[in-house]
Amino acid sequence: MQVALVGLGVMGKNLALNLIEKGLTLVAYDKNPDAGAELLSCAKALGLADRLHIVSDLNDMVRRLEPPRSILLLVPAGELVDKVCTELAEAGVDCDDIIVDCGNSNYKDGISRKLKYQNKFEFATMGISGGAEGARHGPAMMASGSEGGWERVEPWFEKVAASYKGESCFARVGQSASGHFVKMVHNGIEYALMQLIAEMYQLLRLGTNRSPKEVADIFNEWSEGTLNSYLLSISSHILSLETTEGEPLVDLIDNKVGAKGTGLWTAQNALELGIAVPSLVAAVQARHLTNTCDTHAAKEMTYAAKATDTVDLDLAELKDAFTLASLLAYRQGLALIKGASRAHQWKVDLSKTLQTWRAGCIIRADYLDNVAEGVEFIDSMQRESAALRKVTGAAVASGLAFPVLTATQTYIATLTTPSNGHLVQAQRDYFGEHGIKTHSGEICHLTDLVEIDEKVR
Ligand SMILES: NC(=O)C1=CN([C@@H]2O[C@H](COP(=O)(O)OP(=O)(O)OC[C@H]3O[C@@H](n4cnc5c(N)ncnc54)[C@H](OP(=O)(O)O)[C@@H]3O)[C@@H](O)[C@H]2O)C=CC1
Ligand SMILES: O=C(CO)[C@H](O)[C@H](O)COP(=O)(O)O
Repeated sequence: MQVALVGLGVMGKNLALNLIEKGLTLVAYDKNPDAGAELLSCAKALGLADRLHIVSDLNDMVRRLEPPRSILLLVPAGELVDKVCTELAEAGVDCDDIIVDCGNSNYKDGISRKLKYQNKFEFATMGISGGAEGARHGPAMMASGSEGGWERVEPWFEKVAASYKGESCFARVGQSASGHFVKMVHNGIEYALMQLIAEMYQLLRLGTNRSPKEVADIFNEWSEGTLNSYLLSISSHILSLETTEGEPLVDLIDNKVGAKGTGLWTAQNALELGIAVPSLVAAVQARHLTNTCDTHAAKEMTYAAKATDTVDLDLAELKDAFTLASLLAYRQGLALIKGASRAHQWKVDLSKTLQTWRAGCIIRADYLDNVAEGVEFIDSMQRESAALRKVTGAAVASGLAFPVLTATQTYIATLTTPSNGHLVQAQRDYFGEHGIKTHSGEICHLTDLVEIDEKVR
């Protein structure tokens, strides 16, 4: 089987090596000739260069491919995807050919591109997760749609993807561009988990005066049980690293965090669809807030330590709170996927979605079994719920900021305690005559229920 790949950066180069290692013949192109040369030298070192043809332009790529062609794109999301698609169309791809956009594109672009290119070639979408390592040795692949051409590439992607308990982490999760929506939400959850781990670290470091290495040891211990996850493991590793002078690596790093768009789109889509994902939104805003500080990390540490109080923490309770907060990040993400699928009629299969997240991806975690068990799991986590409430209280009392922890406590409290929405309904009707719905289901106005002689002016 022969495929082509456009874009040989971090993801493209590693996926290319994975593809040829699995037995595919690859025609590869990058506008930067050094990227092609680098890939070729890696393929040579692995003894796989005979399966790789680096081309110097897209015309050459299209000429070399036997129709029907299968072309993967791993270029930065946005206009570049259209630029490459247009060039490929001009170079001679045709209706039987499939082009799969594997980058972190916005799903809305995927929908419009399907229409835009419908008479030129099959445009398909697939989100990939796992970073460089995942792409090289087995990523999670969240594909979608039913375009002609998938039947050619799907059996190969099943082999190229990571596998969990013998099942591939490649899946076509639903219709249209839902694969990119699922990857976007994957990243929204990724933001929340990363921020939550950072908050646990800061609570332990500044709230209990532990060194980064001591925090690393705690994370390591947590990782030994069911709490094991990729993001916790890399955080533990990062926190254990020191310079030759014994300075913690994290103290050399500035606090401003970048972002490429998927977290923001997750928050935007959740707000537009009316689906509450407060932990995911809080994580996006936490990144935005990091960019408002202009001081060096070490100075901020000194400042924060002066301005905050130490707290008494029970480590078992902290672990319980972290466990539940992590699970709730997935729960919110899955609720968003479910809501979007219903709104767009994508028929997203949540169990297939979870299957793609079991291995290879950045949010892989052993405790995903609990998430797969369904929505009722919160009821059986009384101890963790109590711990989340207590730890959040202590964390807030320290004076430090815990955007994801507090948003998550608010989320679970809102779902499990009496609501105050009745007063807000009444306020809306009072000033705007928007109507209220009573417990019996009747839609009316406040004035239908009580006499109001004169309203407050
Ligand atoms: N890095 C990651 O962890 C992950 C990234 N992704 C997504 O995968 C996609 C690729 O990411 P990544 O590999 O990190 O990005 P990189 O920037 O490392 O690589 C992109 C490559 O595409 C090349 N390129 C740009 N324009 C063209 C063009 N017109 N024709 C051919 N090649 C072109 C770039 O060349 P040049 O450098 O010269 O511009 C570069 O070599 C993105 O959409 C990203 O969001 C998805 C999952 C994980
Ligand atoms: O998709 C990814 C991981 O799953 C990419 O690494 C992505 O760039 C992460 O998002 P951001 O750059 O906004 O942190």
